[in-house]
Amino acid sequence: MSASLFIDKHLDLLSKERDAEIGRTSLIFSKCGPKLLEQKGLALNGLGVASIGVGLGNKTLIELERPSAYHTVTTLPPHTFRPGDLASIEENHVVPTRQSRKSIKSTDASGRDKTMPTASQVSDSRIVIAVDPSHSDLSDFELPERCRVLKLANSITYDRMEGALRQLKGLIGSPTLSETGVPMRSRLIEVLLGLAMPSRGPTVHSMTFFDNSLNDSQKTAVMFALESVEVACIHGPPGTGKTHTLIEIIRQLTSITPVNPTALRLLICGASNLSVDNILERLLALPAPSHGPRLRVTRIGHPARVIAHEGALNATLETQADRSDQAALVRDVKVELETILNVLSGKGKGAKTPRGLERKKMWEEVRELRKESRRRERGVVSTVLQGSQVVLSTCHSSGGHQLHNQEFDVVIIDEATQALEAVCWIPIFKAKKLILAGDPKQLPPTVLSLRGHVSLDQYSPASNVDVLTSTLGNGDPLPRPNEAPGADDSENEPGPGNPSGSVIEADNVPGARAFGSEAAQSFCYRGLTLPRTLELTMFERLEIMYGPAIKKMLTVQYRMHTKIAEFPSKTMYGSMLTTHPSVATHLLRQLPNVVVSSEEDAQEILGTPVVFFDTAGCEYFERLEGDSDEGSRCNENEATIVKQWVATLVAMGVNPSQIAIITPYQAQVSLLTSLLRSTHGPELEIGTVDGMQGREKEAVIISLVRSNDKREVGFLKEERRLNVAMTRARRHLCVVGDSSTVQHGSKYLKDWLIWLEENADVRYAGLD
Ligand SMILES: Nc1ncnc2c1ncn2[C@@H]1O[C@H](COP(=O)(O)OP(=O)(O)OP(=O)(O)O)[C@@H](O)[C@H]1O
Repeated sequence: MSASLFIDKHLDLLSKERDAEIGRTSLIFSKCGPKLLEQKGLALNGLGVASIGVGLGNKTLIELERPSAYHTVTTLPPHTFRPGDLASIEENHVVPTRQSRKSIKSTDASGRDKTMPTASQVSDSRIVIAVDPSHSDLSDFELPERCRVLKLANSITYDRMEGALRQLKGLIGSPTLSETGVPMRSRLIEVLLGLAMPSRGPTVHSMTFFDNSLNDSQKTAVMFALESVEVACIHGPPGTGKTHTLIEIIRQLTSITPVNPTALRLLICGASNLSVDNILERLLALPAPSHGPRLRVTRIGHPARVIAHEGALNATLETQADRSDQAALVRDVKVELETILNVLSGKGKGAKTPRGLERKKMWEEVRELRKESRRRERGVVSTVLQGSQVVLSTCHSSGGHQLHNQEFDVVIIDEATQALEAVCWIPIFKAKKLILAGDPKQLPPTVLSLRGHVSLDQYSPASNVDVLTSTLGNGDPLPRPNEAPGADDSENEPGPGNPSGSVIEADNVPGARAFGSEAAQSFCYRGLTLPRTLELTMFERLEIMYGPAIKKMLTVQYRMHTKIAEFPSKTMYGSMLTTHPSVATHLLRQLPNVVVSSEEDAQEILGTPVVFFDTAGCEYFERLEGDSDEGSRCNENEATIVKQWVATLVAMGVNPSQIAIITPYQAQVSLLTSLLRSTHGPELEIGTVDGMQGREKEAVIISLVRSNDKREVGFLKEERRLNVAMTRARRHLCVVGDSSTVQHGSKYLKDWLIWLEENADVRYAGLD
């Protein structure tokens, strides 16, 4: 059966991805000693326990610091720990021994331990590690005087994704109706797997919008989302107000109106905490309704991961639970628990660490108190959640225990084109209707296993750094399948913008003949797509499966000068993307902070939307950092041109915070940072494309780096990556690159260079 074939294929790809992640982590750990790991930001050595507390979910919170007895500087060295990262605590031997005396660790090689310690709070000088009370190592632990914390591969996400797919498989394998005639799986699930056709409710001919400033394409998308019974996709190209539109959809669905007779309960998810918080902030900023209560909103997720905005923090489940009437009862138990735990770990006031029978008795007491605390806490959490009409969380966190058994009418997934399909299934089980928002023409989710089998030989020390940095969100992107040597682009494109799937023909799909109700006429069923890689997102797959009728595209962009938007609109959005008049002609010269010293400067620099420094013929060749082909690349001469252009803009009053430099290569980021940071400070943003998705700047400079005799362009070929890079600029886009190399990369690159030659202010790139 094709649906189960589809799930099996997904499970297989997911298991390869898990292996790639675990392989990479263990590779790094096997190759590096503690000192090197600390230098790489993956370990914090020489820590001592500052205190022990109890947090939400009864987790034991171990607060670690750099004791002044061992360190002259007590602030933590630069590291990559973020709240939510998995960690292990182990003894820090001054002289390395074969094995630590005791460690509380997250996972073994199979990565299946479900009670993993996580970093829960990170500040300049302290890190708090949360350990689940059921963690086996915690039942009677003695924390060593000097510890180290190691960052580990996260396998909870994989467990949840696999769990969701297995649940799905179980539902597909069971009969449609139970013995008592109750449907075993929702219509939504059937539609998503091509077992039933999507349907539409009554056509919405007119309606009242909360936000009257919505443009026509946004209004159409809102109506479409309301009409769709099971699933609707909202395609939001850069700067088209995707979030704006989602907010209106949320307001409509949660209110009683002529087109929405019942106020619905919503689960709002995003691929990242950032996207969830973006929606949360905008919901909290809405004016109070003229009648009726304010929308009750709860954010699931650790407060440390939620943006530090007071309103947002107040919306977290933790804060709300803490402020509820029942919270005092939980607190009493926790205080008692903390006191005993501190005594047990030798941190208790004055008292000696108990031993023997006394110690055993105290642990029994801890167990009882934990049980009691858990019971009371569950009550508080469930009261808060039952009272929330809108719950927000990442897709991954929606699979946590807090939302266990919680049901919703609609789940909305923002940034759905950056989320693996499997992670989307985690919240989907909780709702009857799904709204996906995203842009399949921007970066897909990062998939490690595309690199193939992970082996020790494959990674040189230099490439370790790159691979590592890419996970940390600031490294070179990994090659996509159609960038592999000899990859055939046409073979990788079975559907609209999709590089990674093959379609199971409709005729082969059991049940396909049953399709075709009148309501579904506008959908054409094209078969279920079998993914070749995990890059194929659910959004794209649905578009391939049901055709364009499954989505509505937002077509007016509010970011870029018309000239900047012209090429992306033509090549990526079928010339459908238009520019709102409010930004169509905006230029740097109109910024209040710029200084127009001469009309010539104003015209040539501040009045030019697109500049192209072509280095063809200058012999500004790229350089490979590291000693293998896996290394990252940089281009020193290009970096000098970028430096000069930034200096020119800043001299004219453009603020460094209004400028971003984007380059596909991490080595170029490092080079540019070393050249520019000291002069322009941290406000000048310098990064890879991945870090800039979803963001914008008044002026953007793109350094293409590639310049070589072999005309190799590497992952510059990836259209979606370039599309993101060139659509970040509001008023000014400057491209620095070697046309003689870059134009040979792909048709898209060639077209872009032709477009730049014809439309940009092309400048001589030679340096004096
Ligand atoms: N109907 C509208 N009228 C005026 N401004 C709008 C409208 N819709 C969106 N905007 C503006 O466009 C900008 C982008 O909007 P928003 O952040 O909602 O877009 P997005 O599509 O989520 O962004 P991204 O490109 O980062 O995904 C914002 O400054 C927003 O105020």
